[in-house]
Amino acid sequence: MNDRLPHEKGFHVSWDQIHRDSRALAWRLDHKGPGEDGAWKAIVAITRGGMAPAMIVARELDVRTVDTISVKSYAHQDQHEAEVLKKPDDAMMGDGTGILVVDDLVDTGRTLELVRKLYPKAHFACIYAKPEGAKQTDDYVTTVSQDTWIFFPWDMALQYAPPYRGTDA
Ligand SMILES: O=P(O)(O)OC[C@H]1O[C@H](OP(=O)(O)OP(=O)(O)O)[C@H](O)[C@@H]1O
Ligand SMILES: O=c1[nH]c(=O)c2nc[nH]c2[nH]1
Ligand SMILES: [Mg+2]
Repeated sequence: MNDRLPHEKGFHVSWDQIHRDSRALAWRLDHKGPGEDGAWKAIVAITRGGMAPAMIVARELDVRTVDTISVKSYAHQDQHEAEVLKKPDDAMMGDGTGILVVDDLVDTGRTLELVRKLYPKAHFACIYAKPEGAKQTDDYVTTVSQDTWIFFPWDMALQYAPPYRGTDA
């Protein structure tokens, strides 16, 4: 099911960058929760990509209850039907009130649309947002164009790069 334009550009994110951007997201979300002093009841990461950002946000905002919802929608760069593989406890989640749901990015918005249907009162936050899906998230840090593929540090490895002025040998 991939009727979409190819990704012409690449946006390569380092560990340092994702750490800085996750912190920036956390500071933006501080005091926005419904609890005493604007605290959040819990943070739910959309696995797998939301886990590292959620951990950083949880640390910044001193939230100790962190759970996961597992949604699979891509195999490499090909999009498939979004599917929930694992959910947090229903008693904890309720309708999502006081829950901060974190993901690394929103692209078409299908993943968040699915999770929003389950928890309509939750607050959704992503590090990066592409225009098509941006309306599905309540907060984000940076936008990238729709034809850009974001490469995260956990999907990359350092590699030798030959010098620009190469040798014939
Ligand atoms: O807005 P959408 O078009 O739905 O795409 C965004 C989702 O796609 C990626 O997850 P993926 O399904 O690839 O799984 P992963 O997090 O385990 O890599 C990404 O981490 C988001 O969760
Ligand atoms: O690593 C990723 N980069 C992306 O740009 C993207 N869009 C959907 N799913 C994605 N995964
Ligand atoms: Mg994901």
